[in-house]
Amino acid sequence: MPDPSLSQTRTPEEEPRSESPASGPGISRRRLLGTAGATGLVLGAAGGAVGYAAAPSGATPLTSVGATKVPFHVKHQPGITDPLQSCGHLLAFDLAPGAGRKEAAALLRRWSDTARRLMAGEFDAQGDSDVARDAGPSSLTLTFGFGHSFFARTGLEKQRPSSLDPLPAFSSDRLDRARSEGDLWVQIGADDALVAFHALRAVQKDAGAAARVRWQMNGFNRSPGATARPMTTRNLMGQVDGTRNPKPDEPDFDERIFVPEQGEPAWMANGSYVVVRRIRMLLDDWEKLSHTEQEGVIGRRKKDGAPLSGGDETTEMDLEKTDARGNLVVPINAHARITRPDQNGGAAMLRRPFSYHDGIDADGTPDAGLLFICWQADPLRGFVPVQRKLDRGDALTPFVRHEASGLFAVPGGAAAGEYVGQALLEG
Ligand SMILES: C=CC1=C(C)c2cc3[nH]c(cc4nc(cc5[nH]c(cc1n2)c(C)c5CCC(=O)O)C(CCC(=O)O)=C4C)c(C)c3C=C
Ligand SMILES: [Fe+2]
Repeated sequence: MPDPSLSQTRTPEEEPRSESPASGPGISRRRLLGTAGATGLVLGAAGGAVGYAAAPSGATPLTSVGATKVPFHVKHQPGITDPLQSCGHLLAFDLAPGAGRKEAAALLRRWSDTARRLMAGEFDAQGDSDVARDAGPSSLTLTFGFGHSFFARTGLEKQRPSSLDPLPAFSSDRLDRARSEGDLWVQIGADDALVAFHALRAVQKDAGAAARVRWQMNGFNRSPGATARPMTTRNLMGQVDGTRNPKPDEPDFDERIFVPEQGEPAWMANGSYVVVRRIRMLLDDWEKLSHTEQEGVIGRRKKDGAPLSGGDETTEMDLEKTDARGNLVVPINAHARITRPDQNGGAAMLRRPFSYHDGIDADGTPDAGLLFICWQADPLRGFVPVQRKLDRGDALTPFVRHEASGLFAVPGGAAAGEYVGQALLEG
């Protein structure tokens, strides 16, 4: 039976008509996709070789999202100060038994070459899986780091920075050791899920017999273009999250986030330390709070991220402001109050998280939250003092649970012709 919807007139907001032989003139692609099941049957019955989801023959050029490229050979590795991408994969690898420094060096060389190629949008026409073939690089970034255990496995203990010493235990930790730490860490980010997956497979294949995946976590952020204007992203609690991140144009940004050029150890010049925490959000409990209660937990308005003391998202928070009863407008234990650098001896970090959702547990609770990723020149002057403070009384703590943790040394960017970590592995 013919699909009755095909005879309807097109609305003005529909895409230009497709010239595809499958659809015939006058039938838009959106119309075809919107009536997918029935149309597919009709086309199939008519003996057409093309399925209902076939693309129109008039190729659509790459959008600015697809065409955006991030350079690989830069001073600081990509994926640290670049804008948040909509898809992320985090992987930790352990070196295989018997693999040491030589195998690790060869692996980092392979990974760096893959990262350079894929970030530039280059594909190996022969050996490629074609998963990302039609897409541009879509802001793909790959970032590589070394965990504490890497150095003993490769006989490089003397090169291990003290900043990689294990993080202290915190009271909200419920850590799954199997999903924590690791010899090597890879962060993949892209604004297209297929591009990100393609890079993930390449990284996994490059590992070959040298290293095995220890854990993998997948995350997401808002898609570029989803909001009417560029905005700070929201997390799964619905809060505007990222407002008060240090900005690259601030005079102390580099000092806070990166190991200096002349810093120690020398192989970490221009590098950074990343703390990765899988933080589950107890959403059923959180969503029982009223909007006003939720705002008190953070100290900022949900609607626009403005401080409860007034103004808009970027207005400085007035920590002293009181209401008619003399109560602080921004509660004393509000998360955005107690995490501030000026409340923590200057401790600062660059937060660059992904949200995650890994299904629903048997008891009906969502396995969802934040892949909290923060960057700093030294975790003892960034994450650690702030997390200690959160432990002592953060209004957000009852609604979150830290389920996995990792700390990795992320060297500076590779110069042209070199690979990430070369100064460590060949130094
Ligand atoms: C130890 C560091 C931090 C953890 C862990 C953490 C978890 C966490 N945070 C939110 C939501 C928000 N955080 C906000 C601000 C903020 N958070 C931290 C640190 C940690 N957060 C810092 C350093 C700051 C900035 C403080 C400042 O300089 O003012 C905000 C407010 C908006 C913003 O500035 O980004 C929100 C919202 C969640 C949901 C969470 C764990 C799941
Ligand atoms: Fe926070």
